[in-house]
Amino acid sequence: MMIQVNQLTRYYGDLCAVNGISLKIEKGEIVGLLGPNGAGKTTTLRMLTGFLRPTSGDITVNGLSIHNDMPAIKRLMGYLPEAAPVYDDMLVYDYLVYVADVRGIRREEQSDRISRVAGMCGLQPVMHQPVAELSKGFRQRVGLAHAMIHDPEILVLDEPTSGLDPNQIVEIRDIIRQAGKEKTIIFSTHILSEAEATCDRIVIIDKGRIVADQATGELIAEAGGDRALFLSLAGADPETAKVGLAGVKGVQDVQVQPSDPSDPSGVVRLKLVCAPDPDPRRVIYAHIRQTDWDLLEFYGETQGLEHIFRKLTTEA
Ligand SMILES: Nc1ncnc2c1ncn2[C@@H]1O[C@H](COP(=O)(O)OP(=O)(O)OP(=O)(O)O)[C@@H](O)[C@H]1O
Repeated sequence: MMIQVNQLTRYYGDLCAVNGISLKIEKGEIVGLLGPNGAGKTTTLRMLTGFLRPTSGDITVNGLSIHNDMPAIKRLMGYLPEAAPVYDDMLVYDYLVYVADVRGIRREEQSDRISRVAGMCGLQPVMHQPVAELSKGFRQRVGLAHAMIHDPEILVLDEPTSGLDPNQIVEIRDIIRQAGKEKTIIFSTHILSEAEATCDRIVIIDKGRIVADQATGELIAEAGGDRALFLSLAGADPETAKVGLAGVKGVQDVQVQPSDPSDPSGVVRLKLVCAPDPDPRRVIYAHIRQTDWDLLEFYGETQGLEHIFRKLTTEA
């Protein structure tokens, strides 16, 4: 086991921001800390990285305690804080040299480390540009490179994609996934799809407490995650298709989507509401193969996570 959080608690005056959180994180896991604004995510991550002292409770990393061994723990960790650091007019390359100096990386190793993190974070095209002139997406990559400069075993990322556009989000997510192949990653987000796409495990916190802690797939399944499957068929009679597909085991409901009157192709679009188990996709496909319909589209969506998140984090 790698990280153990024990009854971690933090008060700000009278306000209990983190309330007795306990958590184990194994080596190599990608864990998403999910929760609404003010849930206590940032406070938790700041205690984990040694920037904030807990009111009570303990965290150990590879057996080292934050109370006694913080310098050693910091060497194992890279941290991307929530607010983008205030950068000056340094060039990206110089900034990374500076960061490597602060981390105590020897001069002869620096250029190696810098080119490695620049490669991982896709920074090559901007290495000789001033940090101040970069887009938000590239700044965030510089932040990630900063966090990874000393090749830490553990990466702690606070809302790594907040404020980015959809393309930038995908790029940052790819970097996180890639890094996750060799590192343990803990990141916070309030975006569900983010957690679903990237994490092995999701921990949901609300008002300073853990309200769910499970493997991503399990959590979605347990959410009663009805899955919607969407089909587009050419050459099918809507009523026949509806009745035929409604008979497949696991299909709970079939809705014929309204067709576009300006579309003369006669394509039938169906939405199938399905139970998570048994997975009906193979049987649906086998059913279609026995007809003379052309299958134009077949894709699925889960809405389970959003459902459970709302259920767990809004008051009844
Ligand atoms: N330095 C501080 N002093 C007083 N209260 C604070 C401080 N930092 C955070 N809080 C409060 O503690 C609670 C938890 O805040 P925290 O920033 O940890 O939540 P979060 O889940 O990270 O939310 P967000 O997504 O908005 O950053 C909030 O009610 C917040 O207002």
